[in-house]
Amino acid sequence: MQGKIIKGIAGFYYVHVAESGIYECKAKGAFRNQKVKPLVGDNIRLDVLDEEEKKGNIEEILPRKNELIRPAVANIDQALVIFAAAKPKPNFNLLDRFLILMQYQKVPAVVCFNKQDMVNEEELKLLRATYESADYPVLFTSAAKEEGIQAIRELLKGKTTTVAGPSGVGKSSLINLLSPEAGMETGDISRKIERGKHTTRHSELFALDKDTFICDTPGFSSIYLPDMEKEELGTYFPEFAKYEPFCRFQGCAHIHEPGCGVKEALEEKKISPIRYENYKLLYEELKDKRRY
Ligand SMILES: Nc1nc2c(ncn2[C@@H]2O[C@H](COP(=O)(O)OP(=O)(O)OP(=O)(O)O)[C@@H](O)[C@H]2O)c(=O)[nH]1
Ligand SMILES: [Zn+2]
Repeated sequence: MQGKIIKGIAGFYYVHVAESGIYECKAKGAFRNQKVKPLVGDNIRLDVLDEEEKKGNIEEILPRKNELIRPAVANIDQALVIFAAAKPKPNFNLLDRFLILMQYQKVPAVVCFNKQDMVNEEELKLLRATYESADYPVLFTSAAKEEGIQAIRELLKGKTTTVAGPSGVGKSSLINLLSPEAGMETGDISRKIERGKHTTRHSELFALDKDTFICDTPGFSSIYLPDMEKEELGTYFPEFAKYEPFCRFQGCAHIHEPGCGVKEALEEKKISPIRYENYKLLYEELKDKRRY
């Protein structure tokens, strides 16, 4: 039988098998000689030991599409990063760091601004332009008014998505609308308690249907840049690629150089000033890191 590991606790793996339920498994298979440890998100072959008690052994880990470090999970198709359009105001620097981290791990990211009910058209337009000009898909939702939920559902369908965002943006509210238990008053509370206990930051997947999973990560308030040279940073700003060929100097950092295609695009409002300012800040950060 084939399934997917959704949780791992103290040597036990909880394996989701479509139409059959969740099996508590131990890793006993021949793969143990191959020095691979099962990860949440792994697709595996299991041997059922007890159908009544739903117990089994993991026999084989199927090839991984990818393996993330933060969060520690395998076979992630995409990341959905949720910020609030307001309350709290989006921290663009944090958002850009998250997008860099995902690109570094080769995971495509989608940006969602929740609480769209709290801002006007102008503000929404600015948010959309900032990230669409950077080639990221942008979604708007209101968990409070249940707007934009269908689009999220379609985005998630048939995929495994890591869902992340800072505290207070409405991540739980959105997930509760998406999950099968949604509508149950206790869903909200029990999830919160569950999360509160998660001090060790184990990854866990939730099945939305037989082939749709989300990995709900704890809220974050800071993100370290992945280890890279400052010269590489530009490659993590997808919107730069189109304009770099117009830079006069090879290896242009797009900061002080004359004849810079990226800065020209900025002047012409083809690149977002918010994104460009973050680029400069992060560039300085990488530069400083190298001094020590
Ligand atoms: N106006 C408005 N309020 C919202 C919306 N979504 C969530 N809220 C409110 O924002 C607050 C935070 O929502 P949560 O769903 O708990 O946020 P969270 O991101 O899960 O926060 P953590 O649990 O701290 O990670 C709550 O008071 C929600 O009622 C929305 O779309 N519009
Ligand atoms: Zn340049």
